[in-house]
Amino acid sequence: MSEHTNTVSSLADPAARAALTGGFEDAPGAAKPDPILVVDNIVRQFGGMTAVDVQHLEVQRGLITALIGPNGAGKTTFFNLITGFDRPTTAGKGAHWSFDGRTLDKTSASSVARAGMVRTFQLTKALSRMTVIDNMMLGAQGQAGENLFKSMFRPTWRSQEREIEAKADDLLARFKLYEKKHDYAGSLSGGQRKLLEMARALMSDPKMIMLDEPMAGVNPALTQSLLGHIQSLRDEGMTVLFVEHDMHVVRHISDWVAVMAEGRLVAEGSADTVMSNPAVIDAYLGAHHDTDLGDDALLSEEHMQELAEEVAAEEAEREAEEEAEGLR
Ligand SMILES: Nc1ncnc2c1ncn2[C@@H]1O[C@H](COP(=O)(O)OP(=O)(O)OP(=O)(O)O)[C@@H](O)[C@H]1O
Repeated sequence: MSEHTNTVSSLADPAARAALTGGFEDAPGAAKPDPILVVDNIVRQFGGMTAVDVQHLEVQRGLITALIGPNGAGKTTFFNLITGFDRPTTAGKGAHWSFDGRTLDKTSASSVARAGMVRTFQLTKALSRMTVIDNMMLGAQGQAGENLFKSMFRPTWRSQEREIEAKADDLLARFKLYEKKHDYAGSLSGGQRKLLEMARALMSDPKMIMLDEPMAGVNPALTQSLLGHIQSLRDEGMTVLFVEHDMHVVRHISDWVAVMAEGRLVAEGSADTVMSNPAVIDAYLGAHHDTDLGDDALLSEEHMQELAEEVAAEEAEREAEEEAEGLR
């Protein structure tokens, strides 16, 4: 295993990030000095319902941007659209988006990944039945979605295998999963699964990593470690775009926050700015009344206790599901 070497971005410095975002306008669709992703006129309707209607969004290179919004706001649909897993209703009618200067309007999910915009995938049942290292090897093939399995049999696979495995070993060591290399992915804890999802996405050397609820189901002990990993990726120069419901997490690691409600982008700004924005508060209160918009006490005992209870409930649910499957 080779030693992991980190390069450090100038944006690893909090003062540099504050100076940069301090120059951004606090408004939905605000221009950024060096956007890695630019989205225009992406609309997705399901029947008569508009799930996504984003007129303009720019994601700044090198920062951690959170995409938040109440349940049903359209965040996941938006992720699906820009990564080529779904098509906008406005495709061919003004929808346009580009990543790192490259137009992605008619691009397949695997080409989006090859362009350097990679999303994490939940450990599906099929992937759970594979070992940790096999999951990593699949990640090297560019996260081709439904083509993941097909990609395993490419003729180039064998010749590259040793090199790819060395890279996988490095990442597994970095994410403290090396000892689990030959275990079934399904035997990992909730937090270790999230680490594996992230490590797998990194196999294709993305320029931007997109995380959908990276903290969901993660036990408190691993929360801190996952947050640290996300910040390290940014500090090494990667752009991070993530969807997260836990506002403590959002406040803790985001450099910039974009807010969606009812399909539209309704606010952008620092975490503090957006969370005190009346339009954002209204959107959340309209959706569900008990949302905690978070404070700085991310790792308070009370919050840890809540997380631990959530995790215990989810684990119990998962075990019950697995048991039921075993009986079938
Ligand atoms: N395939 C689909 N068919 C019909 N409606 C859909 C489909 N996918 C999403 N929707 C609807 O689109 C809206 C946006 O859903 P989406 O899952 O993108 O929201 P979200 O912000 O990710 O929500 P959550 O935070 O709860 O995951 C919802 O009303 C949802 O029911």
